Amino acid sequence: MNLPVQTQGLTKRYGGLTAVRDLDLTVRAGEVYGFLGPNGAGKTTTLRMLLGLVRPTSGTVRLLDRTPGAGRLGGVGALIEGPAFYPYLSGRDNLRVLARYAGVGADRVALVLDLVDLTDRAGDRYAGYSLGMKQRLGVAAALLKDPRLLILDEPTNGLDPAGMADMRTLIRRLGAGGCTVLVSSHLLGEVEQVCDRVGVISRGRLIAEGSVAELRGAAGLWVLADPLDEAATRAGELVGPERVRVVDGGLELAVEPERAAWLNAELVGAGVAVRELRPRERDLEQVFFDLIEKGTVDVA
Ligand SMILES: Nc1ncnc2c1ncn2[C@@H]1O[C@H](COP(=O)(O)OP(=O)(O)OP(=O)(O)O)[C@@H](O)[C@H]1O
Repeated sequence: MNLPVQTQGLTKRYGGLTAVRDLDLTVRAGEVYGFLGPNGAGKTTTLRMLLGLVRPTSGTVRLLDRTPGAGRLGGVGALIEGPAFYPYLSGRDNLRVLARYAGVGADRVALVLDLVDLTDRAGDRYAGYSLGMKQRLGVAAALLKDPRLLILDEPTNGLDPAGMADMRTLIRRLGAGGCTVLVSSHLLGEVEQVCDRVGVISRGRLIAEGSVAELRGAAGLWVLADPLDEAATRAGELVGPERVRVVDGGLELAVEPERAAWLNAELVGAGVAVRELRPRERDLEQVFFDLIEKGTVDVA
């Protein structure tokens, strides 16, 4: 079984609003998959359909090779809404209660507390936990049944930078441990550091999917030179006009950064004054923004 999550044509309509439209999503075994999109894009609705909490209007879901439904989520752990814990019980006792309900041995409690780095504070009352600790306890609860697939909906929402970093570390650790993780976020910077692949959803549609490097697209060179039109013409002759774009008063060249010294020498030799020439990495936030605004990614 190589695809722990597989949807086909998954669609959810609420009256006249299509929250999720014709979504084909695949998550591969052992990967950390980032499900990315702005608020209201349809992430939570999708995750709820995966878990059988919301009935799709049309389309199909396969989760660990089964159709989700009541009592059919063995092997899956999820943190969708903020988990409900007893405020006056300790983190450990909260997990003990859940473990008993789930028919899980008490030994798992210590293990999952350790996994989420809460052992030191496990005896403290839940009410006194920081938001980050509460989220990590939520992940611990989702891990109680030793799932093969973990689904986390915006686990870093509302966390401070330290809390976000802790959550990233945790997700990375879980992924490295062989668990398949599907994690949603509206922050590209959050998922790019932990995810093997990313799917971008906008207005209910999956508009891009791939590794972060694929989404970012090819690297290139950025050149500031005078006169600019002369520089553009000469650069076009050197590398091909289709690889040259005039943007914001400079040139974007879709060529390998290793050609910088050669290009510089050629441009200067042609009488062009080169003020700046540096490798250009596409700004991921800009890629994300372009994707969401235009529904396309312009890969150089
Ligand atoms: N039960 C519901 N009834 C009607 N509309 C809903 C319902 N649940 C979600 N929606 C709408 O569906 C769209 C997608 O919402 P969803 O919560 O899935 O997005 P999201 O990407 O998870 O965003 P957020 O990060 O803000 O939760 C939104 O326009 C939302 O208002």
